Parts: sequence; C-alpha cells; structure tokens
Amino acid sequence: MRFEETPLAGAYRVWPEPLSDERGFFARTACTDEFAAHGLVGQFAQSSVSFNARRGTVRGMHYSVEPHAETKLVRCTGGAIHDVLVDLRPDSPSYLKSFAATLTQDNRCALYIPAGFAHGFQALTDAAEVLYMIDRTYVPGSARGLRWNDPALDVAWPEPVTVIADRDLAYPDWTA
Ligand SMILES: Cc1cn([C@H]2C[C@H](O)[C@@H](COP(=O)(O)OP(=O)(O)O[C@H]3O[C@@H](C)C(=O)[C@@H](O)[C@H]3O)O2)c(=O)[nH]c1=O
Repeated sequence: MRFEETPLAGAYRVWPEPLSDERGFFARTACTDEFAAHGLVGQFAQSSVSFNARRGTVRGMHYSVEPHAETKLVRCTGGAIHDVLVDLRPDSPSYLKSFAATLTQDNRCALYIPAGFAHGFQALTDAAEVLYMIDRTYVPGSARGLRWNDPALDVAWPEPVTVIADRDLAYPDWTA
C-alpha cells in the first residue's frame, strides 16, 4: 500500500499496489503491520457498507466523541463518491480545515480518517457503495454531526444535494 499524506494532519490517502498477472491482480487493502509502521491504527473491529441509490445523495458530516471516537478507513466499492473530511481536533494545525477526494470503484483509493475528524460524502453516481472499516464498535449515543453547509466549513459539494437525512439537515451551526 502507498500512504499519501493529505493537508490534514494524520489523514491519509491509502492506495493499493496491485500485483498483476494474467488473471487480474491481487492487492492488500489493510494490514495491521503496515498501518502501525506509519503510526496508524490498523486493527478494525467493524466493517460496514453504505449503499446510496441516487446520485447527489449526501451523508454526514459525522463524528463520534470520546471514549468512543472512531478511526475509519473508507473506500468506494461501487460507482463513485466525493469524500470529505474535516479536522475537528482543537489542537491540530489543520483545525477546521477540510479535505476532499474522489473515491471510485476503479481507483480503489481509501481514506484513512483519524478519530477527531468529521466525515461525509456525496454520491457522484447512482448506486454508489461505500465500505467502512472502523476500529471500534458503534455506540449510537456518541455519534455527533456537523451540517453539510455549515458556514464555519470551507466545504464545496460538487453537485446539487438530491437526498439527505432530516437528521443531517438539523445539526446546528458549529461552535468551537
Ligand atoms: C453508523 C452506524 C449506523 N447503524 C445503524 C443506525 C441506523 O439505524 C442505521 C443508519 O445509520 P445512520 O443514519 O447513522 O447512517 P449514516 O448516515 O450512513 O452514518 C454514517 O455516515 C458516514 C458519513 C460516516 O462517516 C459513518 O461513520 C456513519 O456515521 O444504521 C449501525 O447499526 N451501526 C453503525 O455503525
């Protein structure tokens, strides 16, 4: 795997390095040792899939608070998404900065999202499927959100929003 730094401290693009032969290829997508060698969490307690029927669907921005703050590895296994991170760690040099990447079934790029970041995405195709690996079990009471169009964020969404949960529309403006 190739770990590519993003402008947000501790967040990475993780690229598979395919080993090809006449059958196709084989590529590692997660590895405890390789992640540890980069100082990253590499053990995952849960894996979940998110299916998004309609292009333009937005989910997020979501985060979880301690002691249940999640580290996530996110990839797109069907179609394409615009994936967005926001650093919510007050002591971070990239506090409140955002980063976005296009993840597709073809580029197979993953985003490594440390605890303390908000995460969301917009489906760029119908039937966009997202695969999560998460380092700890889900605790609903620890889930929090940031509104997709919060004025405190410098997040630009590439397409009109077609579908979004009422809960995601209702988050109040971010206050530090
Ligand atoms: C996130 C999650 C949800 N659920 C349940 C709760 C609910 O009944 C149903 C749908 O949950 P949500 O509406 O929260 O799903 P969703 O809005 O897709 O939530 C996800 O959004 C993206 C942006 C993330 O980063 C994820 O970590 C997660 O927060 O699934 C679980 O059982 N386990 C989980 O880990």
